[in-house]
Amino acid sequence: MRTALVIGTGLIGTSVALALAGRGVRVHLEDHDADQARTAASLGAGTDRPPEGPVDLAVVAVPPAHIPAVLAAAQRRKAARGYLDVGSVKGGPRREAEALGCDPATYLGTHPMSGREISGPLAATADLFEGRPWVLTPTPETDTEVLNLALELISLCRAVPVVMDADAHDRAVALVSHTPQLLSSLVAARLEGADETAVRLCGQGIRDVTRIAASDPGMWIDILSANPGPVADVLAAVAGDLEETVRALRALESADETERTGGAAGIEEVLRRGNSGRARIPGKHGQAPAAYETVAVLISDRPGELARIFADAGRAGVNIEDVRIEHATGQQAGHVQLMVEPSAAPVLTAALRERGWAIRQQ
Ligand SMILES: NC(=O)c1ccc[n+]([C@@H]2O[C@H](COP(=O)([O-])OP(=O)(O)OC[C@H]3O[C@@H](n4cnc5c(N)ncnc54)[C@H](O)[C@@H]3O)[C@@H](O)[C@H]2O)c1
Ligand SMILES: O=C(O)C(=O)C[C@]1(C(=O)O)C=C[C@@H](O)C=C1
Repeated sequence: MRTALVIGTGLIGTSVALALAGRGVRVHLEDHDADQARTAASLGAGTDRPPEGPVDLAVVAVPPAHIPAVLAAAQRRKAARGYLDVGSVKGGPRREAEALGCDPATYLGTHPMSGREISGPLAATADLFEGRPWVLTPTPETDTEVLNLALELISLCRAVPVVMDADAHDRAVALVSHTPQLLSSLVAARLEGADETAVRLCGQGIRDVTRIAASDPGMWIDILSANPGPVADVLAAVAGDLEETVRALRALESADETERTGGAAGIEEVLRRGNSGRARIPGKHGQAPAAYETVAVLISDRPGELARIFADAGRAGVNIEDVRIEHATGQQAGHVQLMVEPSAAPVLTAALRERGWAIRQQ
């Protein structure tokens, strides 16, 4: 692939553009808000000037409700040899695109299973999709050339292609993405009117559970409106589990010992099912989750602190597999948690201590 056109230069469009531009593809950037395309261009994602002729591949990265019309308009003006979208729902938008007369041969519905709770080009990163599944939903009508262009794009983004039927994809993401978004929002919503004394106690547990509750409601209304049935089905099953859990907790309050024993068994069952579900979540590249060890380092809220830690880890020859930052309430300091291979943890701890970092014992 030599040329690409990204339509919709927000988080996902700009991340795709950065990955492609970084690997030598000439990328043209287009957005109905010209400032967004200009911002993406200034980040090195490509040029906001229109291409002179059809590009190899057009990537439609606009909110789901706009995908069919944007795709139809791009095909009408013969913007590219092939077209794909990256929307979070696949069945409904495909049917709407067909109703608008889109050419099914040159269009492929896709979905990268990676994102962030922050929108817009400034949140984009070239490595957003590395090691993550990227779903392709070809039909018997899809041109092989377009499928190959999509596979090339996924490879340039260092993601892992997964082929699925569009409706099966929508049922799967109802379970692994759309219901978790709603549950995260529901947990965070309990904090809205909560007492400040309770909110001040927020630790890492609630931060983990509510990160995606910061997502843009406009985008999610679009996503959920395109997949309401499958999400309602999963949420109804969760509601059933919640009722059982409440009953078990009430039983734990009972004066009757048999009731209390039953309640404890009910709660244990929920927690054990949670353990086994969690253990099924694959790590990077779809393998079993890696068991990393965490080295927690105290940092002050000063520019360059993270860069200094990474440089010191690099000097010690340690590869950092993942990072989390835990901010301390009301203080200009926090802990950075460096996840490393178990054998590297003592090496990293010793090297950072030697360079004056304070390490928290786990
Ligand atoms: N955010 C995620 O985590 C995530 C992950 C995977 C896929 N997606 C999908 O990617 C797509 C883009 O999401 P995002 O998170 O990048 O959103 P975003 O809000 O960051 O960016 C969307 C961009 O599209 C532009 N836009 C809207 N309507 C347009 C139109 N008619 N023509 C041209 N540009 C238009 C907006 O100005 C904006 O710059 C959505 O379909 C979403 O479902 C999102
Ligand atoms: O990690 C995040 O913040 C996401 O938004 C990721 C996430 C997901 O649920 O996995 C959200 C919606 C997208 O369609 C794909 C990815």
